[in-house]
Amino acid sequence: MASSRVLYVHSDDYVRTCDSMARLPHRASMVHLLIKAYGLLKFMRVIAPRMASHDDLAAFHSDAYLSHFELVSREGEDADLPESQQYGLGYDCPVMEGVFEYAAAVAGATLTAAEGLRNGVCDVALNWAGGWHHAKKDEASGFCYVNDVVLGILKLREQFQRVLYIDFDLHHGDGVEDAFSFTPKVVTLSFHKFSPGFFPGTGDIAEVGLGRGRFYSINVPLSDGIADEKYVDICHSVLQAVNTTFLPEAVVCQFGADTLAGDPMCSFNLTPKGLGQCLQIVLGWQKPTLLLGGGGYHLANTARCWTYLTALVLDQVLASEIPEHQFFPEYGPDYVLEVTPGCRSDTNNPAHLDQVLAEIRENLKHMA
Ligand SMILES: CC1(C)CN(C2CCCC2)C(=O)N1c1ccccc1/C=C/C(=O)NO
Ligand SMILES: [Zn+2]
Repeated sequence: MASSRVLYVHSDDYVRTCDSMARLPHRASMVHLLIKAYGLLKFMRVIAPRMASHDDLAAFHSDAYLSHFELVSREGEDADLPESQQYGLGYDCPVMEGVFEYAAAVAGATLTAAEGLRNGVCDVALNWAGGWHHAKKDEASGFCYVNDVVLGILKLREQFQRVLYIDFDLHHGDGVEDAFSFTPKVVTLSFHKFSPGFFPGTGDIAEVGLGRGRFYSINVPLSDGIADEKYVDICHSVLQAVNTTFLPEAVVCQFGADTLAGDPMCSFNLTPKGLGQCLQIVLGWQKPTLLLGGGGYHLANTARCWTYLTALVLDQVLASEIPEHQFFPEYGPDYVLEVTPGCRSDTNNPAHLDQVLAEIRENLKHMA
């Protein structure tokens, strides 16, 4: 990738705001400082994010939700206000003081990245602190308060007729799928763990979209233990089929890293190399591409993964040795960039994966 054509959305304020999210202590700093320590910033156009305005957020979210969310965030009120519950606030989506400003900062960063692509300023735009794919129009969900992914796609749709969304997170990208389930202008494609009782519970292969959007939602349900080879294989098959059928003009990828070996979700057994092969397929299409983060709860592995993917975009090869920097101690005991796959068995049987692929190919025939 011609380096100046890569936009990296960052400011120290933005990282500090993202770091403040207690559930992911310092993850934003760890990601940025590892990218910086590997000397990758000089290959990118670094741009400070703008804050999303109320109107920006209202492009997707309801006024009722936004004003309630802003109120409880300002008051720092514990969210057992009766209406908080109906808006998904509390429990999985705790209301820390200033959480609204955090959500507006992340949404603004994803919009800043999307605007760079929409205006032709860059070919690839990165916001690793974005990717909060569960948030609904009027409800927070799964630790996602504002759906920055939907806002980014809507921004790209101002310029591009057809946008392909690809969700590589362990969890089904339900909020994004819901937002675009009735339209053929956006294909949502999600690879995720689908298992009884596993959050959010949606994303079965039979979910294909509704009305004029029927067959434009694609779900690839997977089981525990899948490793790079099988994952890349099914991704490659589905991605190529979707690209040649839908012919997207722009692509948005959510690279939630909770699929990695060593993640506390303890579900898939991927490594950054496997996700990198999936990214290479998308980059090979040479279409305006927005890359976002998402889940990822082994903080050092998440930083390793998104740094590795950033280097892939820049055609830079990284040394295995983690460079000295503030968070170096977090990368023990090996202090290397590579993530070693675990030895858990793969519960995905090949015949079932072939069946999943066959059904998706069949559905694609109905895509006009
Ligand atoms: C609260 C966090 C987000 C963290 N977490 C674990 C990770 C390791 C220790 C806690 C969860 O299971 N979470 C959730 C709780 C309820 C509903 C959803 C999620 C995660 C969603 C997700 O990752 N989407 O892509
Ligand atoms: Zn996730």
